[in-house]
Amino acid sequence: MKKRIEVVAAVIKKDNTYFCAQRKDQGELARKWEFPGGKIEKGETQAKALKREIKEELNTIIEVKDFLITVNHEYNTFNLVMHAYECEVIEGDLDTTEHLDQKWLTKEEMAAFDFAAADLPIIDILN
Ligand SMILES: Nc1nc2c([nH]c(=O)n2[C@H]2C[C@H](O)[C@@H](COP(=O)(O)OP(=O)(O)OP(=O)(O)O)O2)c(=O)[nH]1
Repeated sequence: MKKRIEVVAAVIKKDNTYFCAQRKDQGELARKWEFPGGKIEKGETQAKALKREIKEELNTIIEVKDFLITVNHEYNTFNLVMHAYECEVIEGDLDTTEHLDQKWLTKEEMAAFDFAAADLPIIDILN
């Protein structure tokens, strides 16, 4: 049985662009682009986990707004369950320390970036 990982991801919009980040060069998803977030810890709600991850990774306080989608994706080394939420920056500049790169991208521009496979259904529903 593959390991099951449950994560939350923040879709942060500015004008018609979304905040996207590139993962570090390690693991099955090395260098892939994603929406920032991370694993839910025991006893945490999805919203609490997302606020904590964005504070830790991007030194920014967010408000978690509308639920967007839950994606189930089977990677080679694990099964992923990912819950995506629309989020708003309350305070901070989204300075990433945990990523190789970060960009504000329109939905159309995302097609030219190598996103994690599980993110494609999220990108699909952006408007
Ligand atoms: N945060 C986030 N993770 C994603 C996305 N798409 C996707 O497949 N993932 C996967 C990558 C990771 O395996 C997992 C998120 O875990 P993570 O970023 O907290 O942790 P990690 O694997 O770097 O591990 P660790 O730091 O806890 O050791 O979900 C996405 O858009 N955002």
